[in-house]
Amino acid sequence: MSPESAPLTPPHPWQAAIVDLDGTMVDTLGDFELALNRSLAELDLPPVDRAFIEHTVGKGSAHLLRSTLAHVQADAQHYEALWAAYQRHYLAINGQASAVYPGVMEGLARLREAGLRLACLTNKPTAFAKPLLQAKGLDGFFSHVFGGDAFERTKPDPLPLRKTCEALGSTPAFTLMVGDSSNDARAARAAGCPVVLMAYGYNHGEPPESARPDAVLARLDDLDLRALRPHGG
Ligand SMILES: O=C(O)COP(=O)(O)O
Ligand SMILES: [Mg+2]
Repeated sequence: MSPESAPLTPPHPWQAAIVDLDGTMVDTLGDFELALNRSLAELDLPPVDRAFIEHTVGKGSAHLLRSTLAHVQADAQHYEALWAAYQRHYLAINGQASAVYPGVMEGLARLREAGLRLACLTNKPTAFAKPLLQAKGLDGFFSHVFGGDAFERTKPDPLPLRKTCEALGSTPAFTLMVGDSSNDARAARAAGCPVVLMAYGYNHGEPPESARPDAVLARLDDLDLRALRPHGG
């Protein structure tokens, strides 16, 4: 273990980390593909491919479903029926076609060892996020789990980050956002949180560097808090 990768121990200025779910902790494209295409089939609509899903995911289920209807050139009036089918199918397969990215467990364990409080903040519905974290053995790391329905607005709006900091009892400048997309980076910037993005996630076809995060990481256990400056520090 190099000195930089030795665990960081208090005292240090970091208070908490807010961690995104899809594309950051878990590769969920397989789950999205199964649930979405089973729902489309039920409505006699054509399937979508993984490339479309990868490009579109990250702005919550309503955005995904509305974009899907437009993509398959179906009438927007199918939305309610598609949402009902999607919830049923997603909950039935949740976690079965998805995998935790390498380094995530180790990275979360190191953040906890460093004394940070952790929350998961995703644009996925809370009812999908909680059982997924549980199925993947990730739930024990987090004192709070907030989905896209938890607050009045979703990322990239800063409100969910501000509210999550309130729940964690942390100051945004000393709370690190860990995400994979420009939604996470924009929300973090506006809330005053430093932000790192994972290189492997779903960023609407753009390289994560284009969202100008404080760092881009190949694996979560590559995170070196010593190399990052809290915004107030
Ligand atoms: O859009 C979604 O459903 C999930 O997005 P997130 O976990 O990356 O916030
Ligand atoms: Mg994400």
